[in-house]
Amino acid sequence: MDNLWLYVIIGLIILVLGAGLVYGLMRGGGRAETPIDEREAPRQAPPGLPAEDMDRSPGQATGAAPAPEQPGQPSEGPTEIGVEEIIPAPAVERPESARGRLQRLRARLARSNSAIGKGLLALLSRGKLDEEAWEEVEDTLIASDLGVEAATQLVDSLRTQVKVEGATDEATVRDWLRKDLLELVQPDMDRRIASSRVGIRPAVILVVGVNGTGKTTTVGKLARVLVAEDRDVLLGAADTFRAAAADQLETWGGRVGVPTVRSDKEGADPAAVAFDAVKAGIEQEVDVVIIDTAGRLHNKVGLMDELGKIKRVIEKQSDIDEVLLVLDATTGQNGLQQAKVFAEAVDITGIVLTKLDGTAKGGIVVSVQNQLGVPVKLVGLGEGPDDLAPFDPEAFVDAIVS
Ligand SMILES: Nc1nc2c(ncn2[C@@H]2O[C@H](COP(=O)(O)OP(=O)(O)OP(=O)(O)O)[C@@H](O)[C@H]2O)c(=O)[nH]1
Repeated sequence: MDNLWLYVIIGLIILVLGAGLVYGLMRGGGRAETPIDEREAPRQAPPGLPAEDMDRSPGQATGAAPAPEQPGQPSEGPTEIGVEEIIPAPAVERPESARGRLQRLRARLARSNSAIGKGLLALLSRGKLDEEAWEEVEDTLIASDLGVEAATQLVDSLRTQVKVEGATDEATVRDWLRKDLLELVQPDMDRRIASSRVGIRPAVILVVGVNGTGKTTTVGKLARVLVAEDRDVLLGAADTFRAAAADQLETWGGRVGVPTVRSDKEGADPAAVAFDAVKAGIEQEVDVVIIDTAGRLHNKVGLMDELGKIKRVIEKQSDIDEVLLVLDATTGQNGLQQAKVFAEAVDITGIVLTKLDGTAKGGIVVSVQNQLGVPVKLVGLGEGPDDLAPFDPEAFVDAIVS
């Protein structure tokens, strides 16, 4: 009997719950915004970084740059269907114009050149210059990586002027020094970077150099320089040796809306990536393709082979218009030796001297140009994204002597 009552009570409870459920469904019928919102969400997915990114407009970035917060988004939550899920394209930065960058970075340059600048001026304007003093002047110049030949040339010229004019006041000496240094830096060299379309194809820039000199960073910074000059740029991550290099490059490009062609396979054939990048550049009608390479090769033969192959494979589709050698200014004469090996493997058309902010040996500009016979076209003066400047001989010399 007890069991019978129990069954009756359970039955009644089920009946009451069922009725409540039916009533609730009838009241809520036809108003299902929240579930629709949830279904809409996948269609509003953020722009990702897949290969089809290559077709995107310049306003959309490839890279890993994080999506910024939505401006003006009401904090109290969604009011319309789908609004909450719309994720804006990552903000594209407007890089600083290349013009006048060296002026902005002048203080860093002056620091790096204090050995030649302040040291030398102090020596020269100390009045009577005897043989010992001139030797000291020459030593100061050599210590600044100017190179023995250039240092001797400069000292000879200054000695002659002091002898002829007989004056050694600071302003006069400063003028002489400025003039002689400028001559050594060879202001007439063509320092333009090939970055305009050649007929129906983009300009192709290959960036080479020993690992750690700042190649990847330089490619990223150069992309910014060119974007600031309204060039349509595409990057090729042919440094397949270091897995993070392609990510690093993609992030640099993404910040300024520049796409990166890369391989997802670590250790992929760099020549194949370079080929794909140039192909994409031609198809997308960009102005310039910049290709980053690895420099981690242990011997000259290996280096020649790899760079030679990259060059040959690119040339199946396009000439290479610019080969930039990235050189770390802090490595001084050692770096120069390495640079010569690269110059034998490929025809270098320009030098990028990085980390000039971290050395007191600015004279390397002169010696690298003299020894490789190609101009320094860009200088790196810090780790900031816009700390790469077109090399301007006048501004460089002014920073030394003033
Ligand atoms: N202070 C200073 N640091 C720089 C400059 N250029 C590059 N660097 C730094 O140098 C380091 C190496 O730069 P990367 O671009 O990774 O060098 P990499 O040659 O591509 O190296 P691998 O990919 O290993 O071949 C980074 O920490 C950069 O921020 C510069 O002009 N000044």
